[in-house]
Amino acid sequence: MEERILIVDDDITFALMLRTWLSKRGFGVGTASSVAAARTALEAGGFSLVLSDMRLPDEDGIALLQWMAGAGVAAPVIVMTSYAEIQNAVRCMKLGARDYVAKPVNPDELLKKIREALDVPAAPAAKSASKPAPRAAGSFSEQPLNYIEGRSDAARQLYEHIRLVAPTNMSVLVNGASGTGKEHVAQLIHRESKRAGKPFVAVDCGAIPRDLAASEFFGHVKGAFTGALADKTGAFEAADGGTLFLDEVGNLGYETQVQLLRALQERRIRPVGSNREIPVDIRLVAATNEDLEAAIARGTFRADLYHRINSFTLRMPCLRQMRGDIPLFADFFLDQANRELDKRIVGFDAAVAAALAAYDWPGNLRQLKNAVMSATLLAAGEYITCRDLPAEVTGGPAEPAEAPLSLRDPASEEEQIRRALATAGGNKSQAAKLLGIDRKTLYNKLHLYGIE
Ligand SMILES: Nc1ncnc2c1ncn2[C@@H]1O[C@H](COP(=O)(O)OP(=O)(O)OP(=O)(O)O)[C@@H](O)[C@H]1O
Repeated sequence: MEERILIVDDDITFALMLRTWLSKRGFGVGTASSVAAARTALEAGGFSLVLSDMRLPDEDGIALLQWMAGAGVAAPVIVMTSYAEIQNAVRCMKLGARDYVAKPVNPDELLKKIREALDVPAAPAAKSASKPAPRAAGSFSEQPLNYIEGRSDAARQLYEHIRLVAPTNMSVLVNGASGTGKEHVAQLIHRESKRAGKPFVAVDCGAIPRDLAASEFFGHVKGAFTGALADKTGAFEAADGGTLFLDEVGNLGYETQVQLLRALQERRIRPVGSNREIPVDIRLVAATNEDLEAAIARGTFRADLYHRINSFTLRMPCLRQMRGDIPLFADFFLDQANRELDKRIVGFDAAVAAALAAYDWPGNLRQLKNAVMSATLLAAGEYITCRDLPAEVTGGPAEPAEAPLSLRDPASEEEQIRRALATAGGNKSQAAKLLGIDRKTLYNKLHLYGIE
């Protein structure tokens, strides 16, 4: 049976991120942004664990624990607290909290504590198709979540293809416009492959001077050419056993393409100036925002290399093809920005949410990330307003900037409603206002999605 966790935190973006992360690991998740909302949720029942912040808008985590003890709610509680408040964590443990984690939360540590508290084995049946492969030290599992998966059809299909191709040894060509997340996908392929414990080496083919390309790929020996002051290991050797990522592969010079093809075919390389051949075992992932077939037709890209690097193509959707995911990504980037800039912006006001959802995002995820980052920096109040957004976003086409939070996309609708309810502390009239719909419509939708 699915274990349900109640997250009690008034940091909505953090709660949303945690919720996404825990759902991907097979848990059911509810959220409450105040002690009062947590009490209501716990009274309704069905939660096997509570994950609570210490400082909440109405009361604190200690009050919640006291109430739980009095009301006979037996679910174990894990308290999340900053290092500065560790004393309170100790008090919570005395009051019956099962455990505590320090904020910023290390996801792995948290997961371990949740599993211990629930007494579930280390690898529960995950809901998502993701099978964690053995991971390299310092990779995702040890770091805070640095990416999020969209839920639109286009995103789901992409991740499905990634998970199918990742465990194979096939060369993958990631094709997509600038800022769609090609490098992130290349890293994910590596992490989900059997090579995960080995190096991931990225080469930006657009950035290497042509006359140094051979040395970059294959290395050189000291004195091989003017400026070769010491031996250098090339990217192929550095990636041995792992994955070599060639970014902007369409920018490679013709001569380098020939050398690369040979190395890929023979699976061995020779450093510049050396007569020693070195066997290499690499899995190739390449990325391009160019139409390589057109480049082949123009004669600037070799067809044989193209076929060698392209056993499987992943097409990256543009952000506007994943419009329903914009709120999810925006929240995620806001959370990142809050951490990086040490701010506590709660969210986007309704006009901003509408503007973000309506804009075309030619620079894709990178542009959205930058827009949210700069707006977070500029925001003076608790919410990001249109004044904080870059002009091109607010002046964008389609809906007027004053339009309410868009509920056009069923894929994101439930999420938006939950978010609005959480922001409004469970007050339905206020949530309806935030969503730009009337109370009756909200009630209908609550019923439709089974939201209590
Ligand atoms: N799924 C994701 N979740 C969160 N952030 C993402 C995601 N995908 C991409 N990003 C962020 O968006 C930005 C652009 O991503 P990335 O550099 O991978 O794009 P790209 O397609 O390789 O761009 P370019 O072609 O210009 O090199 C990065 O800051 C990255 O962290």
